Amino acid sequence: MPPVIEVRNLHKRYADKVAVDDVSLTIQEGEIFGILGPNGAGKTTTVECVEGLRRPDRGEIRVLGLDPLRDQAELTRRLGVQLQAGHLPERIQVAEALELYSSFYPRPADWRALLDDLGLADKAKTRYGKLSGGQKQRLSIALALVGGPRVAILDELTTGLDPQARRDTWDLIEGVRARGVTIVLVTHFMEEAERLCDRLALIDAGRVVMVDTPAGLTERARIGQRIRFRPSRPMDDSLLTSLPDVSGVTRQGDMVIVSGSDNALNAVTTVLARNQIVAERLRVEQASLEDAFVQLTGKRLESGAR
Ligand SMILES: Nc1ncnc2c1ncn2[C@@H]1O[C@H](COP(=O)(O)OP(=O)(O)OP(=O)(O)O)[C@@H](O)[C@H]1O
Repeated sequence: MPPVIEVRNLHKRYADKVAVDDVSLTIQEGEIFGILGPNGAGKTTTVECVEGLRRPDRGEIRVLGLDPLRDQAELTRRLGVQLQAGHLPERIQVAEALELYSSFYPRPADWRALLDDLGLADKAKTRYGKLSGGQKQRLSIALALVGGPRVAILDELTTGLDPQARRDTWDLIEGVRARGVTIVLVTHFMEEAERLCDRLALIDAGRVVMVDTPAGLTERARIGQRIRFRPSRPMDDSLLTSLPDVSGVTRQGDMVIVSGSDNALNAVTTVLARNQIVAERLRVEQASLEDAFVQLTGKRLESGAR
């Protein structure tokens, strides 16, 4: 099957700022594909080129076989794009907005069902300006889906939502994917990426660092485990850094934090025992995608709002 989205060697600069530097991506039908990276990494610019909203300096893009610039009218009918908050008039009612948007499409989805799914059924007559931030966000998702698109691009899907609303939105997105819609998710929330995405592109400073499944990324970063303990007597980090299963050792106060492969715990406890060191307050944690990101890019993703 041909890919739903194909981006080849995309370049885009703003004046003297290189925003996207040779990005290539292939997104298959039916997957939830995440584009993950810190603020300013070039995620939005990349998807805006895919949506036909920006003209690339170089590179080739195909979406459902269409050229986003040349075939913009056709693509608009087939692509669901989440609007950023504030794009609707304050006085428009929720139902009016959905009705208006569905009139743009040849085969729209049932917007009443979408309202139900998004927990907005009792807000149908509410004016946009009177909705809470979370409700506005959910309406923007409904508007992205109202055309019954084959591909939906959701940029910062859950930014501004509280934790419960965020989880509800994730359930909803899984439901949308179950109906066969391919979803591109731009995010800087690790938990969201880990929970929802089949595959992820890590983007940093305009370049794709790596594309893999969330589990594959943590595996490739070679950090299956994070081990914390307080040594019963002073010890030299080199005791542990020399072990092949250990990829990093850091200190936090009197605690030692070791990252390493799934065998790291075995290797670490053996070496400590051999040196008559007791690992006090020992704790082992499974490495997260955040750890992988830090390992692969040397940067920490901010998990707060933009
Ligand atoms: N219209 C513009 N004019 C000039 N520079 C821009 C413009 N839009 C984005 N940039 C710059 O290009 C780089 C990439 O921005 P982009 O918005 O694509 O990143 P992003 O990964 O989506 O970040 P964020 O999560 O903050 O939205 C940033 O350094 C940004 O400051």
